[in-house]
Amino acid sequence: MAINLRRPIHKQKLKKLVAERMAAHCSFFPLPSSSSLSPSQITTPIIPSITTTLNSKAKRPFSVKCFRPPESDPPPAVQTFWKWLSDERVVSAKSPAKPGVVPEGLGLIAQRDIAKNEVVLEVPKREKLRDDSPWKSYIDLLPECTHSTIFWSEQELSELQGSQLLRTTLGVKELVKSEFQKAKEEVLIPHWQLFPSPVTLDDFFWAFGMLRSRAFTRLSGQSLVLIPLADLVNHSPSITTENYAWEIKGAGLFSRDLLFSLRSPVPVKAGDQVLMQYDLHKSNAELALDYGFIESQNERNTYTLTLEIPESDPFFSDKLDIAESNGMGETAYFDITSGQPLPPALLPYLRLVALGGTDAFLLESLFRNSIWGHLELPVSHSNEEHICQAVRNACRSTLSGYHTTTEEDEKLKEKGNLDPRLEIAVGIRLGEKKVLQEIDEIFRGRELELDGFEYYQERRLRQLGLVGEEGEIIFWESKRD
Ligand SMILES: C[S@@+](CC[C@H](N)C(=O)[O-])C[C@H]1O[C@@H](n2cnc3c(N)ncnc32)[C@H](O)[C@@H]1O
Repeated sequence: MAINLRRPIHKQKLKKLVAERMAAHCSFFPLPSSSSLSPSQITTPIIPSITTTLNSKAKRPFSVKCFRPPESDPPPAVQTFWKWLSDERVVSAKSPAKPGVVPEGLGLIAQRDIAKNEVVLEVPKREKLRDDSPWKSYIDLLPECTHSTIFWSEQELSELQGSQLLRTTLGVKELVKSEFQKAKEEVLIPHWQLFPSPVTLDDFFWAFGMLRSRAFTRLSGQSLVLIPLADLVNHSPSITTENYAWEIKGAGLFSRDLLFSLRSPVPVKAGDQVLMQYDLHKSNAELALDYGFIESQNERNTYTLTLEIPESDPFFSDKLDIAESNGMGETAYFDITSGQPLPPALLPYLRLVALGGTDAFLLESLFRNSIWGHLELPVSHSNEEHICQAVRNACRSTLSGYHTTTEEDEKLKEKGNLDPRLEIAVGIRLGEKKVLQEIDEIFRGRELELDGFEYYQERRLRQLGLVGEEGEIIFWESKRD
């Protein structure tokens, strides 16, 4: 059995990942895992609206780069945006929070003390962009990029050499490129008169990056919505409440209008920033890809093991049938998190993939209803040894693909003062290597226990009462006098 942890992520998985990323902003409304929106389904209503204004990007009066330097007065673009929000009656002078420059770029600053659960802002919900609507003030305020790995240069990406995040990033970039090609053929070229100046691949990447880092999803029937002002709220690792702090609600008893309402999950002092938890369940790789930052918490470090039943396996169709009857398929993905137990289906799936030789009788249809139960426990010494070796070889070979050692990364981290993207790369490298070392350690432990496990044959004999106290096989009952 060969496990190749470095192979590119499966296209279907990648498509799903991109769709989910596109739809799963700050995961304020995370999609159910069964959701399978395709990127084109999601982008269609949004991209054309944005691309019409994209062309003004080059002329942004307030050149924001990725992060704005702190300034005492809000920059003119922020003031224009605030005035626009007031003119549009989105906010009033009494609004408890106002946009301002913060270390994360722009953020929401409390104008007075805010109590826990107090509404911070309410934005009228707009069904569609009005043609005459001055959205330019909003577009002007958006950063030119984030530190998401999709915006990294080749040199910056080389710091991720050997990592799973590098492969995912390259896969996502390929998919965005092909979506752009489709948008060009199906929208941009046939409707060229709607686009006063050319929309480039860079513009498309920018729009993709903005959506994935700031669009809200699953707002009463809408798949993806950008909500100006609300999308200025930054993430805090120390807020760990899982309660959603936002909702769509009616504007009042006698009003048919809807409001997007954001509550502060914690009390905030006047002058401090209003922050929230984007998603407790995202891994560091997902945070880096979606938003361009990572956290130091160990639980954010994950590695996805991809296992596959090879088509060349002589028992391919039986194994596939068994996998499918248990909710899995030819390929299975297991997210392994640092410090957490292995996902429960990992060992049975590994044993299934490795099943062969004298254990192959378990694949017979007679066992079809009970096979998964058998796979949840060690099947045979050789099967268990095989999976331990395969996983350990895969871990070791993957670990050798990084261009730095754990010690070198630790040193860099300790030294501090790193460029933000290098800091992300070092954190990701370290996190992935840590998980791989932990997986290797778990299977090393299992290898040492191989002689102590009870395997299928012994279990069966025991269940049939054919094993004595000392573990000896009883061939016949001794005659009692
Ligand atoms: C929803 S927007 C928040 C507003 C954003 N700061 C701005 O200037 O427009 C999400 C983006 O803010 C930045 N951000 C939010 N929380 C952050 C944090 N804790 N650390 C670093 N960057 C953060 C990231 O660039 C992220 O992609």
